[in-house]
Amino acid sequence: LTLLSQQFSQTESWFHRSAGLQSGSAPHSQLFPPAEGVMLPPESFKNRVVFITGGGTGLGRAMATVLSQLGAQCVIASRKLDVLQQTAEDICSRTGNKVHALQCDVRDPQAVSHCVDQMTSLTGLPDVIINNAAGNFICPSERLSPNAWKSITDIVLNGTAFVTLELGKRLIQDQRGASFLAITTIYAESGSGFVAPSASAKAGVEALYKSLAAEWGRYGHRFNIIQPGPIKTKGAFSRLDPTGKFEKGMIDRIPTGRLGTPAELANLAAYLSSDYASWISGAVMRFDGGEYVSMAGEFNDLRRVTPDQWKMMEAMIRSTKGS
Ligand SMILES: CCCCCCCCC/C=C\C=C\C(=O)SCCNC(=O)CCNC(=O)[C@H](O)C(C)(C)COP(=O)(O)OP(=O)(O)OC[C@H]1O[C@@H](n2cnc3c(N)ncnc32)[C@H](O)[C@@H]1OP(=O)(O)O
Ligand SMILES: NC(=O)C1=CN([C@@H]2O[C@H](COP(=O)(O)OP(=O)(O)OC[C@H]3O[C@@H](n4cnc5c(N)ncnc54)[C@H](OP(=O)(O)O)[C@@H]3O)[C@@H](O)[C@H]2O)C=CC1
Repeated sequence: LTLLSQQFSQTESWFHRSAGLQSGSAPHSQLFPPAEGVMLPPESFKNRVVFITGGGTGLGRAMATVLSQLGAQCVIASRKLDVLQQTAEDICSRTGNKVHALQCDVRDPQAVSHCVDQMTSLTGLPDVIINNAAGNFICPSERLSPNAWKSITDIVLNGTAFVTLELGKRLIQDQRGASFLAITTIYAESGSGFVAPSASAKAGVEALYKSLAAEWGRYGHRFNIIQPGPIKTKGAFSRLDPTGKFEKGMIDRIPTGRLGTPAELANLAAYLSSDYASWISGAVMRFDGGEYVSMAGEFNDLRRVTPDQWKMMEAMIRSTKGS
């Protein structure tokens, strides 16, 4: 076994060196280059208002950028007003479209209601709502205090519910349709050790969105979910891979050999929020380069077996004939 594992790691590092790759992607990732341009036609979101929680950083910022490039007037909301304002300025100077920054702690239903009041006077109610704000950290579950549990589930599940209900009720009152999108994660489906509060809360978000897709279609509301796999953002990686040691193992199990990019996620979010997707509701879109199925299949580690090793094993298996 030791010999085999030495062989595997030598082969692996040879592949990396010969492909002249930066650490962080596998040679075959060259077959899956990320397209960074904006996918939808220009002005797909002209005269549309988009509300994005957690829009000041990471994936929220990427989605705000692409939607603004497509003509939307964006409202980004989270706790840190200075971060939001800087992002709003950066995006607006790039796209020429207005981006508004509103302070809002989604855990507080009154703050959410106040934020929606402010948005209503600035832009009117939104056509697109993206629930992206989240909190997470890795921690053995036996070390979690009640407040640690609450800090994550309040942001992810209650925050999404408060934003969705507040906006949904007002849109229904005004007889206006809208697209709601929630950003969850692949382990919302499987559960995951060491992030139990996040897994539980994201699963709750998915149940909420599927429920409302069924219930509020009659009001012109669509509800969809994107489950991203790993995409390098400061917010996620500083809390989930604080030493930087887990990244390589993660890439090794992703069939496309690389992490996702914020721009790829933003294009998918824009599509699902657009009129091109008006028949898509209640959908759960896994967006992970194949990582989920790769982790689930019993025999998938056999990818590491070399042709010579297969020859040997095949001979062993064939030799059992008649036994
Ligand atoms: C295999 C490696 C993989 C690496 C990459 C994987 C990529 C795939 C990722 C998949 C899913 C990702 C999901 C995400 O959501 S990523 C986004 C992450 N972004 C954020 O978390 C941003 C916002 N986060 C925060 O503001 C804080 O981190 C927060 C702790 C979630 C909330 O802040 P705040 O309200 O200020 O909370 P407190 O600091 O007061 O803490 C509350 C409570 O929690 C306890 N606590 C805090 N940190 C820890 C910790 N690391 N371990 C244990 N407990 C912690 C804290 O002590 C408080 O409890 P108590 O009052 O009892 O002491
Ligand atoms: N990056 C990844 O690999 C993956 C990310 N995801 C999901 O993508 C989304 C974005 O994550 P990512 O961009 O990586 O991480 P970030 O940490 O950059 O984004 C989280 C955002 O949530 C906001 N936020 C946190 N708490 C609150 C609160 N109480 N009220 C309002 N806003 C809040 C933060 O802003 P502020 O601090 O100003 O409040 C921040 O902008 C999350 O839903 C995450 O679960 C899912 C799978 C993989």
